[in-house]
Amino acid sequence: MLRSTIKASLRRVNGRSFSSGSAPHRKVAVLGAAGGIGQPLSLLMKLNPLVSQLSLYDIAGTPGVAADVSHINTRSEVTGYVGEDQLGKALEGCDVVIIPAGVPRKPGMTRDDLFNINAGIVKGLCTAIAKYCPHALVNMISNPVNSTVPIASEVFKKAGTYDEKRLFGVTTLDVVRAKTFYAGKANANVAEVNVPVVGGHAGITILPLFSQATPTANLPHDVLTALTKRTQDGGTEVVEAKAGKGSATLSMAYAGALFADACLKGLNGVPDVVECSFVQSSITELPFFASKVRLGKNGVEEVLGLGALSDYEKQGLEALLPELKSSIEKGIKFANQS
Ligand SMILES: NC(=O)c1ccc[n+]([C@@H]2O[C@H](COP(=O)([O-])OP(=O)(O)OC[C@H]3O[C@@H](n4cnc5c(N)ncnc54)[C@H](O)[C@@H]3O)[C@@H](O)[C@H]2O)c1
Ligand SMILES: O=C(O)C[C@H](O)C(=O)O
Repeated sequence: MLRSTIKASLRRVNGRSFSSGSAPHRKVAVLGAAGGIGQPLSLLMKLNPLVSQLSLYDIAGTPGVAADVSHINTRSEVTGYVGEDQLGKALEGCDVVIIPAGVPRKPGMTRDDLFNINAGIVKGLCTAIAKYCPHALVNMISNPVNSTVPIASEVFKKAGTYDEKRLFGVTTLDVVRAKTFYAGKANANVAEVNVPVVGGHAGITILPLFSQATPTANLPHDVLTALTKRTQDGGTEVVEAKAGKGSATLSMAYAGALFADACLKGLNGVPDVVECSFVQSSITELPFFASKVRLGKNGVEEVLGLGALSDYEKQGLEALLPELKSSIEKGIKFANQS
């Protein structure tokens, strides 16, 4: 009933004022759509003209979010799905699946403290993705990303659907933060700033490469170390400011929407779409690593190298490898034991 009402009102809206142009049909699902990230992310995906069908799934609360978002007069048809019984329908035919499902940190916690709850959630959702939309590009937001991406890869391998080009850990928020903080210190127009961020997505595994930042600013070493530390601690800064009410949601929704948009552009054949992401990689000895990635019609087209690093960044790279290795191994072990 709700679904048909939403569809009918969208047909009216679309028929009157919105043309989808020649963009191909693209179905995008948000899993965890009623959450702190999920709601604003659903809004931002509804604003994206590359999306034709928007599927909002959660274990509770999605009918309300879907009804609300669906009244916006943009291209996509919105459907809300609630509970495991409806997960298959939510996923069928998806081109991109974005996963912000799971618990967030409270002050004093590390991202790894979320593992015990979120690992099981991600495993269950990825099992369903393997069954209902094995070719979708998966954008993993749920923490700890350094472990949830390896969990997803193992689930897909077991199901026989793993394609390393289609699995992404979303590290875009680290890039968004690095750009914002750098622009402030470099007195640069933030819209023109670029900063690659490599490694992983937790503490010292987040390695911003300010030596490659543009426009160049020749910032002194103490400023660069402070910028690095602030980027690495950006998530904790928000967790502490929210004082028990969760972690970054609005900036994460923005970052998640940027990354999903890049995936859609790549799928649609737009050339030279490059974003940083935590993907299967051979640029270090670790099986997964975040770096610049070229996106294309099949997902990852090319994992780009690290480029020239400063001595400080080389030290940062050496320091992060053991922690990142152990988080990756923890995810792989969990997926294969449980
Ligand atoms: N990658 C990043 O940069 C980044 C940034 C911010 C937050 N996060 C992570 O994103 C996750 C979500 O954060 P949040 O603030 O939105 O949390 P939240 O608690 O506000 O929302 C999470 C949502 O997930 C839903 N959920 C739980 N189990 C589910 C399941 N099995 N299937 C579908 N939905 C399920 C909940 O019902 C809830 O609506 C956390 O793990 C957080 O650490 C990652
Ligand atoms: O810090 C967190 O727990 C959430 C997220 O990973 C972030 O970087 O904001």
